[in-house]
Amino acid sequence: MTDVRGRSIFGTFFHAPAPGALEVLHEAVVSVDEKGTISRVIRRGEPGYEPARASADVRLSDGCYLLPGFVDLHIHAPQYPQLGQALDEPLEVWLQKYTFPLEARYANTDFAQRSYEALVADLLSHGTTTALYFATVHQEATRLLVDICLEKGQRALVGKVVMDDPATCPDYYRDDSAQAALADTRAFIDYVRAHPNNGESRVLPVVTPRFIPSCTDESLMGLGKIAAECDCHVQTHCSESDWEHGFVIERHGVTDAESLDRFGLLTRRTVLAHGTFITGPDMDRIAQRGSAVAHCPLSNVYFSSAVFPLRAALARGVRVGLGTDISGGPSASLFDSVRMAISAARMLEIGVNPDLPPEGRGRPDSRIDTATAFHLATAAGGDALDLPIGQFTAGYHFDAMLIDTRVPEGTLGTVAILAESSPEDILQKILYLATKPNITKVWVGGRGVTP
Ligand SMILES: Nc1nc2[nH]cnc2c(=O)[nH]1
Repeated sequence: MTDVRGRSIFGTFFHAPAPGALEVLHEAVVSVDEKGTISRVIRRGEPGYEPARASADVRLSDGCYLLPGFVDLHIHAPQYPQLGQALDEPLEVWLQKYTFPLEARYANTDFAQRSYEALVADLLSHGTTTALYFATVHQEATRLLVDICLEKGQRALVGKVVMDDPATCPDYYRDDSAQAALADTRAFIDYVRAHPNNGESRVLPVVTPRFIPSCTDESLMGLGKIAAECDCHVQTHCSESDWEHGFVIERHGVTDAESLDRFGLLTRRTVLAHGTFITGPDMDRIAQRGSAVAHCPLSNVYFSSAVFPLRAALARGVRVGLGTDISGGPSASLFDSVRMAISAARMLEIGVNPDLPPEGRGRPDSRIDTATAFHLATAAGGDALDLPIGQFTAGYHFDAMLIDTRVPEGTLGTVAILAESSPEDILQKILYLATKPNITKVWVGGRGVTP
């Protein structure tokens, strides 16, 4: 079952096409066409079910379930070597002390090759079938990341990072000038679109101003124009921390969201990382433009000093998905982001200071349920990127992971289902307990991408 293109699969599938709405496709048949797109989903009792079940090419074993592949909406590929370290400093110190020196090493393409190969393999084995990557300022290394995603079969959106402001970026790691950054961005877009192995557009280019503090107005303006001319995705950081949010207000007199909008950088294809401090009017503006927020609940613990008001953003119509924010978030697994998204929202609601009375301790109506967190990591990520991914629906790519809940006892990945459990309970157990050994197969566009 390495390649399921042109085949049909009988088994139980979980997906969450809308927030809070888990759908269990119990003993259903999903057919995949020759291009790796889902052509038909037949539920029990629907017309044609019996013959489809009887003739299915693949049957899942007991204890095995299919989930949509995860969509990581915010990840810094070059920071993988420092995953799980250097988290004791505030954002502005962490960037200068650890992160810029590490990213500067990607001038060396041998280092980039080793690091990016290990990262993409690790993400795929954790069930991440699509990733929206920040790379580095370097043209060559960023092209290598594209080559590696295509070679390994991961769906990816990749950006050459722009950081050209000499006032905030170190001499050893920044674009030579705004003009050079813009020319490099155009050259990179051309490279991705003309790549001989990218006929299916599995990898897309992304216009990537790192964040307003690292860019000159000239580069921001130019990138807005490129995004419009080339009809590209855009990614950047937005109102992540007190320092960053305040920096932009001081420099431009308005919030990140408003400033990005003025530069033409808030589009239907824009993903704003973090957004922890976005205001109500920012949320309305972001929703109106159709842009999305990549909620990074793990990283926000270390660098935001506040919890992103997820429920408020969803209620105002903002599209939100989940990001690991490697290495601000110390895990390559979106399972950990799902768990932290639930915990963070619960803590926002209940509050955290035991000296305060319970009724004044938190922010009401902030918690999310498991199904919503699952939705954020799958269908909502696809929606944020405007790509047909993240659900088992006809017309969507078959990007999926197989969860085997019965991996041998004694390994870390035991999702012990010891008592009678409903399918909904089983999904909860998978979301809370699954680790890498439980993810026994991963597909992108119907092609197996793990050994
Ligand atoms: N978390 C995070 N925030 C940023 N803001 C600008 N650059 C970064 C980065 O690399 N990580």
